[in-house]
Amino acid sequence: MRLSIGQVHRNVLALASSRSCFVLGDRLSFRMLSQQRAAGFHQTAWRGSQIVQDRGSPLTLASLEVQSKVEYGKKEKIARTGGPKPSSRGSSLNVKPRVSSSLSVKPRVSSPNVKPAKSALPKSAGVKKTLKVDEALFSAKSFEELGLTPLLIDRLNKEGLTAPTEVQSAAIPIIAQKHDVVIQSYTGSGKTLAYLLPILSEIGPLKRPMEQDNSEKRSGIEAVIVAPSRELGMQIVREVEKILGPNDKRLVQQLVGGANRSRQEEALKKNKPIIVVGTPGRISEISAAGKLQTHGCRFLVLDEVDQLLSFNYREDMHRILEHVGRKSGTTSRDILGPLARRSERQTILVSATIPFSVIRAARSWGHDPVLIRAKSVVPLDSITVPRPALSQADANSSSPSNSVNQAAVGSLPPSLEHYYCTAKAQHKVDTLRRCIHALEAQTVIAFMNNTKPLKDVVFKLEARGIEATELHGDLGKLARSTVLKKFKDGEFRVLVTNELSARGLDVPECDLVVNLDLPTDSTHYAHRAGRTGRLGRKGIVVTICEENEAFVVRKMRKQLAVAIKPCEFTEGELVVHKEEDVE
Ligand SMILES: Nc1ncnc2c1ncn2[C@@H]1O[C@H](COP(=O)(O)OP(=O)(O)OP(=O)(O)O)[C@@H](O)[C@H]1O
Repeated sequence: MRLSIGQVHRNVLALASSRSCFVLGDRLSFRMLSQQRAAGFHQTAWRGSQIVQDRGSPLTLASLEVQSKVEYGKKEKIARTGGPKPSSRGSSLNVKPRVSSSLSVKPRVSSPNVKPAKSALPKSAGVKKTLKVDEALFSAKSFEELGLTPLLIDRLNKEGLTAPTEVQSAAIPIIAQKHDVVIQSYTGSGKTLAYLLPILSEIGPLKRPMEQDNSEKRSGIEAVIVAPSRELGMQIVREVEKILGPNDKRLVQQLVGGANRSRQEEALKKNKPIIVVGTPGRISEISAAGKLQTHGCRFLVLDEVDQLLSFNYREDMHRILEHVGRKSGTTSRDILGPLARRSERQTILVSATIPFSVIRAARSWGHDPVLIRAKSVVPLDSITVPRPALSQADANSSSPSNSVNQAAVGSLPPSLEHYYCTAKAQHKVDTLRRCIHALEAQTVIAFMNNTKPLKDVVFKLEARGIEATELHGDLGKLARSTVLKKFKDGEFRVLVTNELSARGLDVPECDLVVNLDLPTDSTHYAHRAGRTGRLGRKGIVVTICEENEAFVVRKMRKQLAVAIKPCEFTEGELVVHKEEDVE
């Protein structure tokens, strides 16, 4: 049954906001639920202005030169026709938490220690200036209102995308104003299109007429998008191809590791792409070989920036940051008008988790960089960022691990539910099986820390009648994409994987994430957990740990400021415990 958002609202709203919605799970189709959830997610975008800690003299978006762009998009109002495309694969989680009989516990037990997340900003990052955000920015109901071109909007509509998410509403006008930006918004909130759409408004066949007039003056690569893994890189390529459409998809070229390098170089020569998307190693390799000219590049995007700036990628990222867009590639200010105030690349840094180190880096590379979150826009200069720890005394407040943990606050979608249960190492797979059955999960991603044990878990699940497959970096390129495709197509119920799949991977149908090994820290927890509950959908995260590890989960719970409730799976049901009974 297909219902319009309006119908769903009238018929389901009351149910969906209550627990009874879950009990009715088998009667309400997943499509209805996901539409309603997604509609709710979109609607929150239109709630009006946000004031970020009103402590000083107000700044408005106009002072960030955004106003003109908002007005550009205001010309005609077009009613929203729907939310995101519903999941093609039906699934519904059967969450009927039973309360352990010895305790008088309400189904939704929230720990007294756990406070709801207030802000995605690191806790100690004080905001000195107030930034009053223009109401119009967040009341955009359609892509038209954000000033995207009719050609681009047409392509979006063809792909079933009719309304921007919150973070897209915030980011598109600001990027169009040529600000360097850091985009921080929770997993699955649509950050990819938040940066792709303003870029495609300025380069390629869907760009603004004003940009079309000057197109002969530019040639070569105009945007470089860097992602930490091959899978994420390919996912972004497919997103760009989808928007460009079949006739122009050659204008984006993947430069990911593991693929044939000489073929990539040939494609660069033959297809003359305007956008390249790749992993740091491969991009810098081809660039060092003189086969990738990016000096005139206008956009540099670092997707999952906190990972890209980690030690592992240091040298490759250094080369990319030094070479991409370091010569004037833009048309002169006189021709493009006031918007064309830059002569160097525009840098866009993106992640659900932004530690202080990224804010520091953005300040040193950027021109008046701005932090964009779903409901606020803050000049980076106004954020107090602690200096890196120089002494033991400093370390308590600004150690790297502290910064990493603070980065994870607010990185999780509010639609997620989190649980943990304890099991001996040898019983974890059996607990996983019981968990899948109790929740009636259809599309499950199970995370482990190492590669070796993945196969064993797959084998044990298969032996218990659950179709499972493994995904890790040791598999060949072809095997990796085949596994992922089959999992997305529903051929396997469980994907057993390691950290490789923790970031960026978008499997909208995923309704359950299970940690079979504890994630390293709360940032890793957040990215793993974010593989479910995408775009306002419902999702459950279960951490199965050993008894003596439970304190780590409770610590992460505090750092993330989300309720991770103790539970067990018995007699085919999820039984939620009250915290005091397990401590
Ligand atoms: N405006 C929109 N309408 C409908 N669907 C959308 C819209 N924007 C994005 N999506 C879809 O939402 C899903 C999540 O988007 P995306 O992968 O960009 O999230 P993200 O914020 O980058 O997540 P992560 O932090 O995990 O990388 C994708 O399937 C994407 O196609």
